[in-house]
Amino acid sequence: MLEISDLTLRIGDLTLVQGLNLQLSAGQLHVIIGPNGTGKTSLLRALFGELPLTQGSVRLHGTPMTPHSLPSWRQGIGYMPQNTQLDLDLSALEVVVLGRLQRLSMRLSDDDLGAALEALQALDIAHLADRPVHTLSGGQRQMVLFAQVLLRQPKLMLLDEPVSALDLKHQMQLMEHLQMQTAAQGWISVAVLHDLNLAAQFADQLIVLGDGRLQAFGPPAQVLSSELIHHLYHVPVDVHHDQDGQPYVRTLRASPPREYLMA
Ligand SMILES: Nc1ncnc2c1ncn2[C@@H]1O[C@H](COP(=O)(O)OP(=O)(O)OP(=O)(O)O)[C@@H](O)[C@H]1O
Repeated sequence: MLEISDLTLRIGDLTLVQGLNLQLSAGQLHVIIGPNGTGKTSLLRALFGELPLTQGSVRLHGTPMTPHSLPSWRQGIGYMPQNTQLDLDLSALEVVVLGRLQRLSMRLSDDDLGAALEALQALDIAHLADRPVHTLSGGQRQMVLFAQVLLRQPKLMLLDEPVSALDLKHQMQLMEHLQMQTAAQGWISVAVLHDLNLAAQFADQLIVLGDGRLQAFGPPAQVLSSELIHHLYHVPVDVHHDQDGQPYVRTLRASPPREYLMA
């Protein structure tokens, strides 16, 4: 369990996150949604120990995060930040193996190499193994970085917009793999997504942030409504449900301006 209690994050006069209380369970995929600039990245950075807590506490399986315990705290976390640059003179396979090196203090075994190759194969990117990462496309780099965090075998997985550069097939591949491994390995996974339908399809729990505050928390079928989405994004939408009761969101266009109709 990840327990976030009364969490407030401030930088100078700016409040990024205010009075957040959440309990996130092992084996569940939590997806954070919310408008731009509403505190999603700041929350992930704070959970990774990159942004100091102004107020409140965070505990992972009972262990509190403290400034002194940050190195060991981070060892249990797979963190994939937004827009990571990969201007390295390393192959894709070497970048994936780095996920293990951080844990094993620079010693590498055949098992580690085998696990890295397996991760590349599971994500259908084994053909990229020997390619220098600086020659890869944005989407290929994102898949390689995902393979790297998988290799950490984290207790807590923090992914900031992990599918932002991916085509439809790779979005589904990454999310399916994340959901499956989260349940199988008992990870606590937290991913930021902007695509509400992808969030609805894969989240066990949605964390809805608006203005740095928790607006809603729960399974997508309970949380997603046209009223909530309109309140958050100021865009008219319909929320429908498929035959399994899973919600999906359709944006509605305002009527075209009169001058277009007359042209
Ligand atoms: N280091 C910083 N210094 C000053 N302001 C910051 C800093 N980091 C974030 N902010 C501000 O905090 C607010 C929340 O930013 P954050 O990146 O957490 O939002 P977000 O919800 O992840 O946005 P997006 O969807 O655009 O990625 C924004 O107003 C941002 O400008």
